[in-house]
Amino acid sequence: MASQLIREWVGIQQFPASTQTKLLDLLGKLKHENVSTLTILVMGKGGVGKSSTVNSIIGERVVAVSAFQSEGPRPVMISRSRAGFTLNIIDTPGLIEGGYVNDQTLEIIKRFLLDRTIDILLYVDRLDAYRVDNLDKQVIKAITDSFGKEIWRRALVVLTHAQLSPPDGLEYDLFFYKRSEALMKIVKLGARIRKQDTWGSSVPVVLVENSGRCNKNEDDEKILPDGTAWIPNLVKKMTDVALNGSKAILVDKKLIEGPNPNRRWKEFIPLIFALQYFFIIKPIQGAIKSDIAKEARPSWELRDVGAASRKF
Ligand SMILES: Nc1nc2c(ncn2[C@@H]2O[C@H](COP(=O)(O)OP(=O)(O)OP(=O)(O)O)[C@@H](O)[C@H]2O)c(=O)[nH]1
Repeated sequence: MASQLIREWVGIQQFPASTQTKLLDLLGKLKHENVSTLTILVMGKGGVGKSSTVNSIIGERVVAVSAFQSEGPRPVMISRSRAGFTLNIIDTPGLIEGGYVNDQTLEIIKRFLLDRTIDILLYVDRLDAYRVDNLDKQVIKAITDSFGKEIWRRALVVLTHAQLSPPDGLEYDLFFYKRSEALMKIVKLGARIRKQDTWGSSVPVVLVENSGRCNKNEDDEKILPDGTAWIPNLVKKMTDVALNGSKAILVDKKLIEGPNPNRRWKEFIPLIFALQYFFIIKPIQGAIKSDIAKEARPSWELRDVGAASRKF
């Protein structure tokens, strides 16, 4: 892999002083645990706010944001370093096209990630969506099939457009609860997380508001409706996941290509032959042999011999 020049994370200086302090504290905590690099993979459907979230975290407009479907389905990796710590964020194109998961896009993402280690998956969706459907399940299944179920141990569900007014007079907290619950149900289904996978219930759901019109607190930090400064909160949750003891995901050839379909069930071939021999070939051979024995003399001859012997 070609080495690349990693730029200084100057965007951090764009944040208000209290956000900077909290972020530097978190980076210090990671370094204290011997984590000096974090590679974050950002995935989800198109137009949900993946690129905007990347820009918000870096504190610079590093990737293009568009209200319309973005062109050029290419992943990009943005790397920044600060005080001996390197942050890599990989922004990916939306996975859905024409109502289906775009396999070609998925393939491009997988190739791009070859030989990289994913420390964190940000699965991005919008808070202001009222339904989950089969498409959500397909996207989650596609991610799981590509990188394995374990990637969800390293995942955060990120919900953008957090500064919404819930419909039908619903309380904000209740709306958030219902939306998270519905989404987590589909994540568990799509990722095949079973009841015994106790970690499945601890995938964090984190709110994000990328809009320039996001409310701010007295320290000028962008806040959620409950007053939480969301950038340090998101980085804190990412730090928790990075340190949760699960293994980061190394994207190697084996993982990308999956089990070779030509080798599947190969070990059962001798058994199938043996079963065929004893339960099909042998009984047929036996039946043929007894047929031949019976057919040695024609049946009319056997009948006549029987009749003649009865006469005497
Ligand atoms: N109000 C609001 N708008 C947002 C937020 N996040 C993203 N947007 C808007 O949503 C649109 C899509 O955002 P992007 O960041 O390009 O979404 P994406 O998921 O990267 O899109 P693709 O690259 O096409 O897959 C843009 O018009 C953004 O300005 C948010 O948190 N709040």
